[in-house]
Amino acid sequence: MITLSSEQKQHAFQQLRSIKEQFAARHWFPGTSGNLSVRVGDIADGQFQFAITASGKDKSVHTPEDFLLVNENGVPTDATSLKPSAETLIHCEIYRLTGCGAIFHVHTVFNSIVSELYGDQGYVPVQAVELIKAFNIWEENARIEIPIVPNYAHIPSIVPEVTQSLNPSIPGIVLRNHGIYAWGADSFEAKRHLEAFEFLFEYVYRMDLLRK
Ligand SMILES: CSC[C@@H](O)[C@@H](O)C(=O)COP(=O)(O)O
Ligand SMILES: [Zn+2]
Repeated sequence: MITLSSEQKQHAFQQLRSIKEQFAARHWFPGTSGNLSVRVGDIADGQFQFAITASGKDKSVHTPEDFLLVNENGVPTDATSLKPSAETLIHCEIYRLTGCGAIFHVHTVFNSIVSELYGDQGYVPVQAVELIKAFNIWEENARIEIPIVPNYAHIPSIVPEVTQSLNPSIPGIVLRNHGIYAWGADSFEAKRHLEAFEFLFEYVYRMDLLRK
Protein backbone atom coordinates (compact mmCIF):
# COMPACT_ATOMS: atom_id res chain seq x y z
CA MET A 1 0.00 0.00 0.00
CA ILE A 2 1.34 3.44 -0.97
CA THR A 3 1.74 5.76 2.02
CA LEU A 4 -0.07 9.03 1.46
CA SER A 5 1.10 12.33 2.90
CA SER A 6 -1.17 14.25 5.24
CA GLU A 7 -1.20 17.04 2.60
CA GLN A 8 -2.64 14.62 0.03
CA LYS A 9 -5.34 13.51 2.47
CA GLN A 10 -6.22 17.02 3.54
CA HIS A 11 -6.43 18.14 -0.09
CA ALA A 12 -8.85 15.28 -0.88
CA PHE A 13 -11.00 16.05 2.18
CA GLN A 14 -11.01 19.72 1.19
CA GLN A 15 -12.21 18.86 -2.33
CA LEU A 16 -15.00 16.69 -0.97
CA ARG A 17 -16.01 19.36 1.50
CA SER A 18 -16.30 21.93 -1.28
CA ILE A 19 -18.36 19.64 -3.55
CA LYS A 20 -20.54 18.57 -0.62
CA GLU A 21 -21.32 22.19 0.17
CA GLN A 22 -22.21 23.00 -3.45
CA PHE A 23 -24.42 19.94 -3.93
CA ALA A 24 -26.12 20.47 -0.56
CA ALA A 25 -27.05 23.98 -1.72
CA ARG A 26 -28.90 22.29 -4.62
CA HIS A 27 -30.69 19.94 -2.20
CA TRP A 28 -28.96 16.97 -3.76
CA PHE A 29 -28.59 15.10 -0.43
CA PRO A 30 -32.17 14.67 0.83
CA GLY A 31 -32.56 12.53 3.94
CA THR A 32 -28.78 11.88 4.28
CA SER A 33 -28.73 10.25 0.83
CA GLY A 34 -25.76 10.53 -1.53
CA ASN A 35 -22.06 9.92 -1.21
CA LEU A 36 -18.88 11.42 -2.69
CA SER A 37 -15.35 10.17 -3.20
CA VAL A 38 -12.03 11.25 -4.71
CA ARG A 39 -9.07 9.01 -5.35
CA VAL A 40 -5.87 9.95 -3.55
CA GLY A 41 -2.64 8.93 -5.28
CA ASP A 42 -2.21 6.54 -8.19
CA ILE A 43 -3.57 3.11 -9.00
CA ALA A 44 -0.63 0.69 -8.75
CA ASP A 45 -0.99 -3.05 -9.34
CA GLY A 46 -4.72 -2.77 -8.76
CA GLN A 47 -4.19 -1.05 -5.41
CA PHE A 48 -5.49 2.43 -4.66
CA GLN A 49 -7.00 4.59 -1.95
CA PHE A 50 -9.78 7.09 -1.96
CA ALA A 51 -11.42 9.56 0.39
CA ILE A 52 -15.15 9.00 0.84
CA THR A 53 -18.03 10.44 2.83
CA ALA A 54 -18.85 8.72 6.12
CA SER A 55 -22.11 6.78 6.18
CA GLY A 56 -25.42 8.19 7.34
CA LYS A 57 -24.28 11.77 7.92
CA ASP A 58 -26.35 14.83 7.22
CA LYS A 59 -24.39 15.94 4.16
CA SER A 60 -25.75 19.47 4.32
CA VAL A 61 -23.69 20.27 7.42
CA HIS A 62 -19.93 20.27 7.94
CA THR A 63 -18.36 18.42 10.87
CA PRO A 64 -14.75 17.35 11.55
CA GLU A 65 -15.86 13.74 10.93
CA ASP A 66 -17.32 13.80 7.42
CA PHE A 67 -14.67 11.84 5.44
CA LEU A 68 -12.30 8.92 5.74
CA LEU A 69 -9.83 7.04 3.58
CA VAL A 70 -10.40 3.51 2.32
CA ASN A 71 -8.50 1.12 0.07
CA GLU A 72 -9.55 -0.64 -3.15
CA ASN A 73 -11.59 -3.11 -1.07
CA GLY A 74 -13.43 -0.38 0.78
CA VAL A 75 -11.54 -1.00 4.04
CA PRO A 76 -10.45 2.07 6.08
CA THR A 77 -6.71 2.65 5.82
CA ASP A 78 -6.34 4.86 8.90
CA ALA A 79 -7.55 4.17 12.43
CA THR A 80 -11.03 5.69 12.63
CA SER A 81 -14.39 5.17 14.29
CA LEU A 82 -16.10 6.42 11.12
CA LYS A 83 -17.98 4.03 8.88
CA PRO A 84 -17.45 4.49 5.15
CA SER A 85 -20.53 4.99 2.96
CA ALA A 86 -22.76 1.92 2.77
CA GLU A 87 -22.21 2.10 -1.00
CA THR A 88 -18.40 2.14 -0.88
CA LEU A 89 -18.14 -1.14 -2.84
CA ILE A 90 -19.83 0.53 -5.82
CA HIS A 91 -17.18 3.26 -5.73
CA CYS A 92 -14.45 0.58 -5.53
CA GLU A 93 -15.80 -1.13 -8.63
CA ILE A 94 -16.13 2.09 -10.65
CA TYR A 95 -12.53 3.08 -9.80
CA ARG A 96 -11.37 -0.42 -10.75
CA LEU A 97 -13.23 -0.44 -14.07
CA THR A 98 -12.57 3.14 -15.20
CA GLY A 99 -9.41 4.36 -13.43
CA CYS A 100 -11.29 7.61 -12.77
CA GLY A 101 -10.32 10.15 -10.11
CA ALA A 102 -13.65 11.13 -8.52
CA ILE A 103 -17.15 9.65 -8.14
CA PHE A 104 -20.28 11.49 -7.04
CA HIS A 105 -23.60 9.85 -6.19
CA VAL A 106 -26.86 11.75 -5.67
CA HIS A 107 -30.53 10.89 -5.40
CA THR A 108 -32.81 13.31 -7.21
CA VAL A 109 -36.47 13.16 -8.16
CA PHE A 110 -35.58 13.42 -11.86
CA ASN A 111 -32.98 10.65 -11.89
CA SER A 112 -35.31 8.42 -9.86
CA ILE A 113 -38.38 8.97 -12.05
CA VAL A 114 -36.52 8.59 -15.33
CA SER A 115 -34.77 5.42 -14.08
CA GLU A 116 -38.16 3.89 -13.32
CA LEU A 117 -39.70 5.01 -16.64
CA TYR A 118 -36.84 3.42 -18.62
CA GLY A 119 -35.81 0.74 -16.12
CA ASP A 120 -37.25 -2.21 -18.07
CA GLN A 121 -35.26 -1.34 -21.18
CA GLY A 122 -32.08 -0.89 -19.13
CA TYR A 123 -31.02 2.56 -20.33
CA VAL A 124 -32.20 6.14 -20.71
CA PRO A 125 -31.96 7.18 -24.37
CA VAL A 126 -31.02 10.80 -25.12
CA GLN A 127 -30.46 12.28 -28.55
CA ALA A 128 -29.23 15.58 -29.95
CA VAL A 129 -29.22 17.56 -26.72
CA GLU A 130 -26.31 19.98 -26.48
CA LEU A 131 -25.31 18.89 -22.97
CA ILE A 132 -24.22 15.49 -24.37
CA LYS A 133 -21.03 17.37 -25.27
CA ALA A 134 -20.24 17.57 -21.55
CA PHE A 135 -19.29 13.89 -21.92
CA ASN A 136 -16.81 14.75 -24.69
CA ILE A 137 -19.15 13.37 -27.33
CA TRP A 138 -19.07 15.89 -30.16
CA GLU A 139 -20.79 14.21 -33.11
CA GLU A 140 -23.85 15.80 -34.75
CA ASN A 141 -27.17 14.46 -33.40
CA ALA A 142 -25.36 12.16 -31.02
CA ARG A 143 -27.52 9.52 -29.36
CA ILE A 144 -26.46 8.10 -26.03
CA GLU A 145 -27.82 5.38 -23.77
CA ILE A 146 -27.31 5.98 -20.05
CA PRO A 147 -27.20 2.56 -18.35
CA ILE A 148 -29.73 1.67 -15.63
CA VAL A 149 -29.07 -1.27 -13.29
CA PRO A 150 -31.39 -2.89 -10.73
CA ASN A 151 -31.26 -1.61 -7.16
CA TYR A 152 -30.85 -4.17 -4.39
CA ALA A 153 -30.88 -3.63 -0.62
CA HIS A 154 -27.79 -5.88 -0.51
CA ILE A 155 -25.13 -3.56 -1.98
CA PRO A 156 -22.60 -6.28 -2.95
CA SER A 157 -25.31 -7.66 -5.29
CA ILE A 158 -25.32 -4.36 -7.20
CA VAL A 159 -21.59 -4.56 -7.94
CA PRO A 160 -21.75 -7.25 -10.69
CA GLU A 161 -24.64 -5.32 -12.30
CA VAL A 162 -22.34 -2.29 -12.51
CA THR A 163 -19.53 -4.44 -13.90
CA GLN A 164 -21.83 -5.76 -16.61
CA SER A 165 -23.53 -2.52 -17.64
CA LEU A 166 -20.90 0.21 -17.27
CA ASN A 167 -20.13 1.78 -20.65
CA PRO A 168 -16.64 3.36 -20.70
CA SER A 169 -17.81 6.16 -23.02
CA ILE A 170 -20.68 7.20 -20.71
CA PRO A 171 -19.37 8.50 -17.35
CA GLY A 172 -22.40 7.55 -15.32
CA ILE A 173 -24.71 4.72 -14.32
CA VAL A 174 -28.16 4.88 -12.75
CA LEU A 175 -29.49 2.60 -10.03
CA ARG A 176 -33.18 2.08 -10.66
CA ASN A 177 -35.37 4.18 -8.38
CA HIS A 178 -32.28 5.01 -6.35
CA GLY A 179 -29.86 7.54 -7.87
CA ILE A 180 -26.95 8.18 -10.20
CA TYR A 181 -23.24 7.55 -9.97
CA ALA A 182 -21.22 9.94 -12.14
CA TRP A 183 -17.44 10.03 -12.37
CA GLY A 184 -14.57 11.84 -14.02
CA ALA A 185 -10.81 12.14 -14.17
CA ASP A 186 -10.99 14.56 -11.26
CA SER A 187 -13.64 16.29 -9.17
CA PHE A 188 -14.05 19.12 -11.71
CA GLU A 189 -14.89 16.64 -14.47
CA ALA A 190 -17.09 14.42 -12.28
CA LYS A 191 -19.11 17.49 -11.30
CA ARG A 192 -19.49 18.56 -14.92
CA HIS A 193 -20.70 15.08 -15.82
CA LEU A 194 -23.15 14.90 -12.93
CA GLU A 195 -24.63 18.30 -13.77
CA ALA A 196 -25.02 17.26 -17.41
CA PHE A 197 -26.75 14.00 -16.45
CA GLU A 198 -29.16 15.82 -14.18
CA PHE A 199 -29.94 18.35 -16.93
CA LEU A 200 -30.59 15.50 -19.39
CA PHE A 201 -32.84 13.63 -16.93
CA GLU A 202 -34.96 16.70 -16.39
CA TYR A 203 -35.06 17.27 -20.15
CA VAL A 204 -36.19 13.67 -20.80
CA TYR A 205 -38.79 13.85 -18.04
CA ARG A 206 -40.30 17.12 -19.26
CA MET A 207 -40.13 16.19 -22.95
CA ASP A 208 -41.88 12.85 -22.31
CA LEU A 209 -44.60 14.72 -20.45
CA LEU A 210 -45.06 17.29 -23.22
CA ARG A 211 -45.23 14.61 -25.89
CA LYS A 212 -48.09 12.82 -24.14
C1 LIG B 1 -31.00 7.31 3.65
S1 LIG B 1 -31.41 6.90 2.01
C2 LIG B 1 -29.87 6.74 1.16
C3 LIG B 1 -28.99 5.56 1.47
O1 LIG B 1 -29.74 4.39 1.60
C4 LIG B 1 -27.96 5.40 0.38
O2 LIG B 1 -28.56 5.08 -0.84
C5 LIG B 1 -27.11 6.62 0.20
O3 LIG B 1 -26.99 7.17 -0.88
C6 LIG B 1 -26.36 7.16 1.36
O4 LIG B 1 -25.74 6.16 2.11
P1 LIG B 1 -24.42 6.50 2.91
O5 LIG B 1 -24.11 5.23 3.68
O6 LIG B 1 -24.70 7.67 3.82
O7 LIG B 1 -23.38 6.84 1.88
ZN1 LIG C 1 -27.62 6.02 -2.62
